[in-house]
Amino acid sequence: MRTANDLELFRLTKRYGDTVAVRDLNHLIAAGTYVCLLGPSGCGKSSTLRMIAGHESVTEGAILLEGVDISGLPPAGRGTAMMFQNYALFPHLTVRDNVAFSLKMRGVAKAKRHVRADELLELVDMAPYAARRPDQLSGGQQQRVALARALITQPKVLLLDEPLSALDPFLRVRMRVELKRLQRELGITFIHVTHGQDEALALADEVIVMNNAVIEQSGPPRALFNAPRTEFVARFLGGHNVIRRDGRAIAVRSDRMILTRGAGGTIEGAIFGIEYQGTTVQLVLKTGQAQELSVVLPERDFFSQPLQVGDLASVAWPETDVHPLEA
Ligand SMILES: Nc1ncnc2c1ncn2[C@@H]1O[C@H](COP(=O)(O)OP(=O)(O)OP(=O)(O)O)[C@@H](O)[C@H]1O
Repeated sequence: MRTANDLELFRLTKRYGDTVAVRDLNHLIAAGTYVCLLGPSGCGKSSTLRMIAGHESVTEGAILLEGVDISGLPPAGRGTAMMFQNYALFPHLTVRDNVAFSLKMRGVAKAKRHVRADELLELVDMAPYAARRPDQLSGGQQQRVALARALITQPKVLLLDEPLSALDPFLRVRMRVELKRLQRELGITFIHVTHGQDEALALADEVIVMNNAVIEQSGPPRALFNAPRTEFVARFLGGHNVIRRDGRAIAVRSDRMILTRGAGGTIEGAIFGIEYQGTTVQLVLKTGQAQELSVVLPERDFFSQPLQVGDLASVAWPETDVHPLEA
């Protein structure tokens, strides 16, 4: 439902010389939503985020927050805040002073800004580290400080540019949970740029898939995963096979494929790859038409009758799991 607090991108366009980085984007982001901007390298995600933040000028169109056109305002006057990929902490300042920095720029007295910085450090579980310098912190801790620093101005919209990409996979999953918790607690809009499908599906209330400077599809993660509109979205989200049938493309989820040992299914082929994934096993079948189809089986099903690379197998799928794709 549209409310007065939404963020609206209206005919938003960004050109760098001849390159169109963002083309005529129209989108309404409901207040308090966790949005992930997802897409391959160069599709225009960062340009969109930087235009919202005010770090990049808008070539055409407008950005409206709470009904006000903020496109021409300086970054600090927009009601948005940005957390950068490399955290951009000041190495010579303590954690507390890093967090309090933007209040200092706004002329807030030292005692007051330190009280506020300590509250924010509490929020991100970093209170005991207030007197340290950034180089005395782990990557995950630096990230929490960067978050606290971005949140101290009480933004209505927090912009996060690949916030988890510098972390190791274990920490990335932990911080994912923290980000989501924080967003729920604060109730503000988060716009998180990522090229990780898992990350977007795990975090977002709404995923916006971009491709070639435009929005290819947007919606709740489950709606997107179960009904990709185009071949690009199906392939980019992963976990789907794109199959040509009667001159049209259809998508079938890899975990909905039915595998038969030997011949007998709709499409026959040879097992080309087997990947053990813990709870599941992923098989790649190479068909006569050199098409590769993936099948995901529960671990127990696979090992009840294991297959080897080179074995003959065939696949079929229930008609109810066929999802037609737009051309
Ligand atoms: N400052 C710039 N000058 C010229 N071209 C640029 C500039 N910044 C981005 N571009 C171009 O605009 C397009 C979109 O870039 P953008 O950084 O928004 O994509 P992205 O989806 O965020 O990519 P990545 O995931 O690699 O960061 C690309 O073709 C890029 O080369």
